[in-house]
Amino acid sequence: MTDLIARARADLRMGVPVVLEATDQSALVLAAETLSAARLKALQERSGMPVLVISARRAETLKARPYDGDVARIVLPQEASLDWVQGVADPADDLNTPMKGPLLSERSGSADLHRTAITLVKSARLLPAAVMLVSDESVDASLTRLNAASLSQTLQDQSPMHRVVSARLPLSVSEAGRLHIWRPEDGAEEHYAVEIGAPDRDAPVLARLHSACFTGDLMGSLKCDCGPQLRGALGQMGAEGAGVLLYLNQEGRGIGLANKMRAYALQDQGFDTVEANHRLGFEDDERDFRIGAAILRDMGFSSVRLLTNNPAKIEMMQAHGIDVTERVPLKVGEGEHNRAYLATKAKKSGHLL
Ligand SMILES: Nc1nc2c(ncn2[C@@H]2O[C@H](COP(=O)(O)OP(=O)(O)OP(=O)(O)O)[C@@H](O)[C@H]2O)c(=O)[nH]1
Ligand SMILES: [Zn+2]
Repeated sequence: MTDLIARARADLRMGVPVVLEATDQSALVLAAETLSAARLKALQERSGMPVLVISARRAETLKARPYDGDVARIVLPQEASLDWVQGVADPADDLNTPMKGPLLSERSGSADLHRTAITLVKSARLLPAAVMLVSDESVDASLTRLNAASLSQTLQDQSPMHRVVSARLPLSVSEAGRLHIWRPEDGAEEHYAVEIGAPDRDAPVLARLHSACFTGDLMGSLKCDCGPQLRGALGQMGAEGAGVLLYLNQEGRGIGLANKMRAYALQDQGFDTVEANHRLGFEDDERDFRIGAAILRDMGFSSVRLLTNNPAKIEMMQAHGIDVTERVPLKVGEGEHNRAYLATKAKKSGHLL
């Protein structure tokens, strides 16, 4: 199954349909973001009623009824154009074209296949929207086909990961640095750990779970506090002579860099960091913190002094078997451009000031 998931993600990112198979029917799935006019036309020429599946978050913005809990199946109007599909999927032009509807939501039948499709499209780091056609006809044998039930289970389970390599990495904060790399079996992003010194495995280790932020960590963006937090955490580990910094490739709180930039564009239209995620159809935070806990356990750590201002990280560590003996605050890098962002995180996401 994992090799098929990796292939399906690549197909969806290339605009190629994949097939989800259930016992008595199957569904053609195309990611809305990479759909082409030709593929849409070909789908409309088949028999059956195609739908555009979006998340309930996106449906809320569009005032469409989500009859299916966390997703909504929007009936594709006859002759719907590619612009129509992309206008529903992508909030970039919501303010210029506020009236997308009325959107009609399907309410009969099961949305299980649709829900699985949205999870798959999200895991490909695309906008959470897919054009789908459920039918009992057979489809093109050359497409990637996945059993929907096992796909749904595999996407929920945490993929096993393996440490592939470790090497010495002298750093400006400490010459006693090592970098370790983990690779998940499902072909998703690799994750890294920087180990400083030789931390005692039987005592709480000074630890940071840092989520990738290309803009803040590398470019010196002033819109967030990630760069100063990264350097502050490493600095403290260097000063204490021991620590472990996990660098988790969960860019944009797990939505990927392209979607994070879509969120930034919405922030320029006046929405805050949480509202922007919701308008795109994502939850505020799409990260999987089980990954961090698994890496710490694999390194032999069971308790941490966690450098964070995010109480959810503490809860998630405790829930996944890592004892947090102390929260070490990490308040650095506040400035004019990120003040509102940090205030929103404190107000809406419970961050500690
Ligand atoms: N979606 C989205 N992600 C953002 C935005 N600004 C920053 N990020 C991402 O948010 C993540 C920040 O992660 P962390 O530094 O671990 O932050 P945190 O959950 O606030 O917790 P602590 O820093 O530990 O207090 C990174 O993946 C950034 O890329 C934004 O406006 N929208
Ligand atoms: Zn950042």
